[in-house]
Amino acid sequence: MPPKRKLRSSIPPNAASAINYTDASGDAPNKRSRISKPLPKSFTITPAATTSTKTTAHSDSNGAPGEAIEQQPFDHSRPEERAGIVDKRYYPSEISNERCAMYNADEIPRPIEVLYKTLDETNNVREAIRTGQSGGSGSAVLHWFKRDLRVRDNTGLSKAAELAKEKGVGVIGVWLMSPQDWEAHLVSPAKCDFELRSVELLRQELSELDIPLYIETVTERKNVERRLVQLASEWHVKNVFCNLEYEPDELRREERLVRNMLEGGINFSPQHDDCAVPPGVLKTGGGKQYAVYSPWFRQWISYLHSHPHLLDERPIPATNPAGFREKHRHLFDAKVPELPESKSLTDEEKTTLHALWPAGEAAALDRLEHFLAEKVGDYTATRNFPSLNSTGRVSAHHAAGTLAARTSVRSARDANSTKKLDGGKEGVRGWISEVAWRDFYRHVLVHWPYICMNKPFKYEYTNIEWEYNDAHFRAWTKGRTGYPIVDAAMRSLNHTAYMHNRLRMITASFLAKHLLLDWRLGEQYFITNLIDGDFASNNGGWGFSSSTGVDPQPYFRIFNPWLQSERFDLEGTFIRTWVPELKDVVGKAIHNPYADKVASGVAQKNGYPRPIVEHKMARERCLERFKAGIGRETA
Ligand SMILES: Cc1cc2nc3c(=O)[nH]c(=O)nc-3n(C[C@H](O)[C@H](O)[C@H](O)COP(=O)(O)OP(=O)(O)OC[C@H]3O[C@@H](n4cnc5c(N)ncnc54)[C@H](O)[C@@H]3O)c2cc1C
Repeated sequence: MPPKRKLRSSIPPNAASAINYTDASGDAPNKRSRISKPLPKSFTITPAATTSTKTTAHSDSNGAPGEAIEQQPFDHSRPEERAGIVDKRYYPSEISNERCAMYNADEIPRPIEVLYKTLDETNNVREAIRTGQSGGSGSAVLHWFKRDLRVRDNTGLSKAAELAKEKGVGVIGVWLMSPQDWEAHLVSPAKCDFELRSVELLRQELSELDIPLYIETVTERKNVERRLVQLASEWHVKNVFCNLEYEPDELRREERLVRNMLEGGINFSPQHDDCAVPPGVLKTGGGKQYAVYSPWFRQWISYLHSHPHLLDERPIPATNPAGFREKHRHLFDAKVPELPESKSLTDEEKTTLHALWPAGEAAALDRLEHFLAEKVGDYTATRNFPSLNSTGRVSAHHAAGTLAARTSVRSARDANSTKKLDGGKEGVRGWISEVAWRDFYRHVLVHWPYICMNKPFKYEYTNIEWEYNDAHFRAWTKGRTGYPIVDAAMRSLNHTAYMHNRLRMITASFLAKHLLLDWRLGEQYFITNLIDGDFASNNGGWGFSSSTGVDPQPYFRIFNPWLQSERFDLEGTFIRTWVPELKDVVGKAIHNPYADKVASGVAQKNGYPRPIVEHKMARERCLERFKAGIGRETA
């Protein structure tokens, strides 16, 4: 059982300022298409595949640092583990409800709190290194690129460049590829390829500033941090910067890096950069983290209006000092690796993806500029219609960090007639509020880290009895459910590595409520296939659609796929694009062809499947299971 002792969890007072917490100007914080390789294994449940209780000696993914935690999966987690929801090569079993409650009661320190504490405790000695009082200036300042593959508006890189200038040294960029990390995080081949293309463009951009981007493959994920420390020591670097990622494993890694770098006399400075407003800043009147979007969003707007510098563009690094390139010539020779075998794409897939998703920050800024100039005005009116291509299509850039959320929010604000985040053009306001959802889900992840440990935000919904019907899941993944809008959406994902937001909601709701499949299977399939796969936003979207997440759709609101289809694909244009079996169906019958005599003839002749579940039965089954599951005691 998890330890019962109380652990201190309060955020130390100076930690915020130590890592650029509230003030950007200050000094001072997991889971293909073709395109897709579908989830590999059949999850047929066999009695032999029972889950055993396991003792995890590593702290990643579940426990407080250094603790050995006996993860004891309760009865209801067994079918899901057999279904492959927890990848036991990298993660322990689903966290227990009891430990979730301990997080909520502040009895277990959140990973970010542990990081803040370490930063606070080491502040003086790191500051002495930063100022050069201990150990000199070092040969260069290092910036570790992760999900921030850009030169412009990059907090960590900008700070590294500022410090380097102060000390009269150069900046070195590092990017370490870990195929195992991609495996553990189920990163889609499309996204891996997008990142590699972006890294090459980043390397070229940096090189124009005489800044090298050192690139290396570190096969095992656990060796990444060790290699980073080694490189910093080898290069006689005294200051290392990076931008924070907010998943628990990544926050814990950064915390270890602060300590481990310090042992070698190196100051490691992780920065808030990925959100417009850093996580943890916005609180309810009672001092709590918001779990509802609307009041959170009002505060988010007002906070940014009162702290406008948070949206200021971070300065681009100056060119490295004369002679730096000659002295460090070998660092400029690094080559971007090929896609690892497990993430390979065919030439045809590459051609499709490269045309749809140009990589790198210049492409991101072009896309943003075009959207704000041509489309944002009609965004609110058109954003829900998948066939219109009326949204920003910048999510792949936000996910890879080729575009900062801050850049998007600031650019939209500046395109607004009021030059504010509210008021003015409706489309601009609407778009800003969508980018804000991204921030919201990150704030949620940081405060409720157990959502990254295979647990729904509403952990009291853990005991809903899901179906693990392999045939249904496969039909859903292949776009063969007999519900045209669902099938069109899934086929579009499988071909383009992207899905329109309305369709994400429809397909997710269909999986969790009509098929009553464990929503985490859908969450995994999305992340394994999306070019914009992002844990916080994906988990948030799945939590919303399955009614198990933060600020969710109430469980008794069950999308009717036919009505959604009639409403948002009125003429059936989107369906006809992706479901050629139905392209000759005339009129409204496209939405539910087997309910129409003529249309059913066309559908049958062309091999389009009949609905795999009956709508009314599925609805009633869903309501019953949710009611029963919510009331059930944890085993
Ligand atoms: C089940 C489900 C899974 C999802 N998985 C992901 C994911 O893995 N990665 C991802 O980036 N988004 C995800 N989303 C959110 C959303 O669908 C996409 O961000 C959006 O479709 C991207 O297209 P766009 O860039 O044209 O968006 P726009 O409409 O132009 O929005 C601008 C930006 O705001 C952000 N955004 C918009 N809507 C949301 C939202 N609901 N939640 C969080 N951020 C949002 C994105 O960064 C997006 O690029 C998911 C939504 C659902 C319902």
